[in-house]
Amino acid sequence: MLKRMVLVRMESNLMVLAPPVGRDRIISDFPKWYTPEACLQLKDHFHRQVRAACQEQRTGTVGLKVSKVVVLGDLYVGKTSLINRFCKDVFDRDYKATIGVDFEIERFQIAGVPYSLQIWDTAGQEKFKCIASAYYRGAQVIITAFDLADIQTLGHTRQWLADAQRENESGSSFVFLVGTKKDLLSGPACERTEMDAVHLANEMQAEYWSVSAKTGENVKAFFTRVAALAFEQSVLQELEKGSCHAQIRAGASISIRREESSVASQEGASGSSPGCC
Ligand SMILES: Nc1nc2c(ncn2[C@@H]2O[C@H](COP(=O)(O)OP(=O)(O)OP(=O)(O)O)[C@@H](O)[C@H]2O)c(=O)[nH]1
Repeated sequence: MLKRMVLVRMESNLMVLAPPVGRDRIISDFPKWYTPEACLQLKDHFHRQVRAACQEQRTGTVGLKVSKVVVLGDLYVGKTSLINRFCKDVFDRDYKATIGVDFEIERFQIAGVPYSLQIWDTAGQEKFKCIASAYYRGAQVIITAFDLADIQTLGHTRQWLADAQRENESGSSFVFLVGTKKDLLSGPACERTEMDAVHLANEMQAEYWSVSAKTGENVKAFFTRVAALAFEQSVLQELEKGSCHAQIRAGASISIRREESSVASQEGASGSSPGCC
């Protein structure tokens, strides 16, 4: 059996008509990292400016946008299972290879503001890589997944990340390294693999998480963290855009005023000219 193939490019990233979100998609406090040894931000609250903007409803178009998240990694590591556990709260023990790409839209309410993630599931099989890579562009979040019980897949995440970063502006995306199938590993074996993964995450400038789609362990916490970090960045970008527009408007009005005063002074000069007809 094959998974649904989606080859439709989303031309617009605007959301239309939004019913209320489920209670488990409401994020009020800044979610915590998995381990402080490999995390993108150590703080435990939203940025001061973001909090103020949310309270004063100055978040611009953030509530209308859909932020893109791409999930990459070798075949069979559990990318689809991870997304399905979060979006549909289901787990299927049968393997169905992803063909090309597929996506889910998940809606949140963060600090009182609606926010949506478009989570792209990509095929791990080599033969579908050219289709999947066409969808890497514009990713605000890149999730590279590996199987905790198959150490070889950890090493391959470097290449998956490089492929995704090639399609995006340098430093423009948050990067996560996720060890899947946590239920299959425990004790010292799990600790050793996690240590290797944390090491690699630091090299990749990524945040590390261990999860299990089978038991659901850490899945919601992980995506909540992804959503909060992406949301905060979106609001900060919106605020920056707003202040740029304000500067441009201020600059334009100064130059209009300058033009007006220079016209007025020219008129004044010509009006006062004794020889004027
Ligand atoms: N025990 C266990 N098995 C899992 C877990 N996640 C996924 N699996 C199994 O691993 C196999 C592969 O999972 P998929 O989610 O289809 O893997 P994928 O990375 O999407 O694979 P491709 O679509 O080929 O890229 C399936 O048989 C799943 O049931 C997990 O957390 N624990």
